[in-house]
Amino acid sequence: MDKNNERECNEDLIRERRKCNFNIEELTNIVDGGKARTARRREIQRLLINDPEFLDEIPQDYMSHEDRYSNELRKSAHLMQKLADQESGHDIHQDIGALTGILKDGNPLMVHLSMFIPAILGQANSEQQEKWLGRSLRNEIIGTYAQTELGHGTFVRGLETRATYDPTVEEFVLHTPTITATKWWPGGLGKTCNYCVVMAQLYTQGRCYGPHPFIVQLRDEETHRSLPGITLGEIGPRLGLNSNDNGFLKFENHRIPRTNMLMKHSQVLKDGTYVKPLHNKLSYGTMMLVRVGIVGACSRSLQYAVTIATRYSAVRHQSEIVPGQPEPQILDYQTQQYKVIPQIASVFALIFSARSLSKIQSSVTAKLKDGNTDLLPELHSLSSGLKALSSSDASWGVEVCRLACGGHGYLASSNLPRTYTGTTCAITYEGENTVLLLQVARYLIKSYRSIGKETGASSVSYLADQTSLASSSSSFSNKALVQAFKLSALSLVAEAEARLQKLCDMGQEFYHAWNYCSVLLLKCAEAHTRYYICEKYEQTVDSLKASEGVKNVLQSLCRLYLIYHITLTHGDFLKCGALTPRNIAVLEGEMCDLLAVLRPQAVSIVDAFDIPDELLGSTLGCWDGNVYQRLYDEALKSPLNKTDVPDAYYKYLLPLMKSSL
Ligand SMILES: CC/C=C\C/C=C\C/C=C\CCCC(=O)SCCNC(=O)CCNC(=O)[C@H](O)C(C)(C)COP(=O)(O)OP(=O)(O)OC[C@H]1O[C@@H](n2cnc3c(N)ncnc32)[C@H](O)[C@@H]1OP(=O)(O)O
Ligand SMILES: Cc1cc2nc3c(=O)[nH]c(=O)nc-3n(C[C@H](O)[C@H](O)[C@H](O)COP(=O)(O)OP(=O)(O)OC[C@H]3O[C@@H](n4cnc5c(N)ncnc54)[C@H](O)[C@@H]3O)c2cc1C
Repeated sequence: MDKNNERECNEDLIRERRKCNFNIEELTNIVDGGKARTARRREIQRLLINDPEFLDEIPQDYMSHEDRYSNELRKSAHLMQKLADQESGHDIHQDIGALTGILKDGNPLMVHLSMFIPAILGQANSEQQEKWLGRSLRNEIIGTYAQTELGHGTFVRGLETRATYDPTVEEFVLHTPTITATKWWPGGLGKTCNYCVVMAQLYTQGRCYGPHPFIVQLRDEETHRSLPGITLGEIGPRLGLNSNDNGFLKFENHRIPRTNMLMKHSQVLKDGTYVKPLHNKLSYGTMMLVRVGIVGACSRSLQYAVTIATRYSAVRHQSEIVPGQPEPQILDYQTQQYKVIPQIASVFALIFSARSLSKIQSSVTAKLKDGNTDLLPELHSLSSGLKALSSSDASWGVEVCRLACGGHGYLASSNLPRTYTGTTCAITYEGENTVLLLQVARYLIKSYRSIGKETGASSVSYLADQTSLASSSSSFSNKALVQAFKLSALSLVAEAEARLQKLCDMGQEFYHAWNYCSVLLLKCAEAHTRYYICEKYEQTVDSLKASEGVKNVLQSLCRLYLIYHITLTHGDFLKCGALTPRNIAVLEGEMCDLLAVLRPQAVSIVDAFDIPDELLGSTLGCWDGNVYQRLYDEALKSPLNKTDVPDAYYKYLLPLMKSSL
């Protein structure tokens, strides 16, 4: 699509684009993280879009379960080959975001890239990396991360798969003792992988040392047949991601060499002596790494959905605002703006907090290299909280975008259903959100109770700021609104801590008191993480060196985000005195003004996300807005339309219709 050729474009979209009052390319650079990154992303995307190998012969929705897998594996393999091509010079691990949309519904090699290779990098010592890293980077071996079992996903300490050390032959014996110990879910495990990292309970010298990572060959490297002592398969259709082969795995006293235990952090010596790690949760490092990546991935899903919903809302006309007048664009309805525009604001909130989290992760990783684990709890808390809020915000945001597109949003060809199923899974995987938020709450209560002790953890330093509990600001600057979020979080933590303490004082064990307060604790964790996101949003926009137009747009979006979230949880702000009922009413009014201010820029802002039509894959969201023809053309691809009268008519309907004669 030639974006300069207005003749091919829907007239409403032409008019919307003419209203743009900021530099779109500049905003695109901010979304990408700089000009160079924009150029690189575009280059990769061009490389993919222009390659006919990535086209599907028929839409995936009409393929069988087997064909979907096979077709996606074909494209995934081609993608890996293409990006490994020395001439292109692209490092897939750096540019994973640029690939969004090229593979449609669960890439069978995704966990190889996002967890198996990172597990080797983060958990294997240098000799082990020498042995497996190069081979996995060159895709000579394909792996997954097999942790979850039928009986346990959340409670990692409850895993049942055993790795028992036998010092006589220097081997571990891997065994699945019960049906509930069967590994269940790992992406690519069913049919694709020939290796995996298995999390199993380590037994040596008669003692269990808890879950540890082991690298295990699953299939013969020549024949791809599963090895003796190993049972493998695929777990069947899911809500989404159905071109992946999520799998199951059982071990029958399967032996692996001692050196297959990933030994960067803890070791088992030849005689079976266990050497413990610097911090006993270092073996959970792969999960933490992926949680950080999920925040960015969620922002990309939301960019897709909101691009579709915004462009469609500009093209779609329905009903009337002024009786008797032509039907308006649905984007002119305030209720429609309230659906779509806060989701645009949310994209930037997620982008900026993902960047801030990545920076913290890099500095914690650097410290870990020097043996310093002090900031690991802070990173665990932040990555858990942001993974949870980004996945739930993005899932809800995508669903709102689908609803905003009415009936057509329910069609597969809108690409909203698949965007939704591909996003909501992140609420569950890599740590179910409620569980992760309770980890954040645990950290908050602990930090609150250790006020006065220097921990170096900056995200919770505000908990010591008791004076702010009393101060209610009457100012409405963005900074003042962020302060209100802080007050609300602090007050919830103080309330939860007091409630916990009261129950304990009444004689309850701490863990029962914890469970009894957990709805409130969840709110604390959400409020704390929301405060973090709001603070990063405000600081990033405030310090941004940008043209006036771009800065204005981002300031309005930031303000909308702050007010939107205050109105969603206004009870918490009222309860702690951070805002009065009158303040809330004023802010609600201002939110509507902001929707009106941002409305004329909405199409241009989503244009700045710069998602090529070929990757957006949506009849409703294309650049040119030619929605109705595309919907019609896609419908014609239905196999039912190959004949006027389907066979099923003769088999079932005709006998029914004639049976009463
Ligand atoms: C680039 C990638 C981009 C996108 C990715 C896209 C696609 C990827 C596709 C699919 C991926 C899906 C893969 C998976 O789902 S893999 C399986 C993931 N499973 C989980 O996440 C399980 C969740 N459960 C846990 O993590 C843990 O069980 C737990 C809930 C954290 C509890 O652990 P437990 O050992 O029982 O600990 P506690 O007793 O609760 O706490 C003790 C103590 O330890 C602290 N802690 C816990 N975890 C960590 C950690 N990781 N780091 C540092 N500290 C940790 C905890 O806070 C507590 O501290 P105290 O000081 O309070 O004692
Ligand atoms: C698409 C997809 C891909 C996946 N890929 C992989 C993979 O590659 N590798 C892998 O190992 N796993 C994978 N998983 C598994 C995933 O990590 C687990 O499903 C996830 O960790 C949740 O665990 P669970 O299924 O046991 O849920 P459960 O823990 O049984 O959760 C069920 C309910 O119990 C609640 N609950 C559980 N514990 C607590 C608690 N302590 N406090 C309060 N409430 C609690 C939860 O909040 C939830 O409401 C994948 C899952 C999905 C959906």
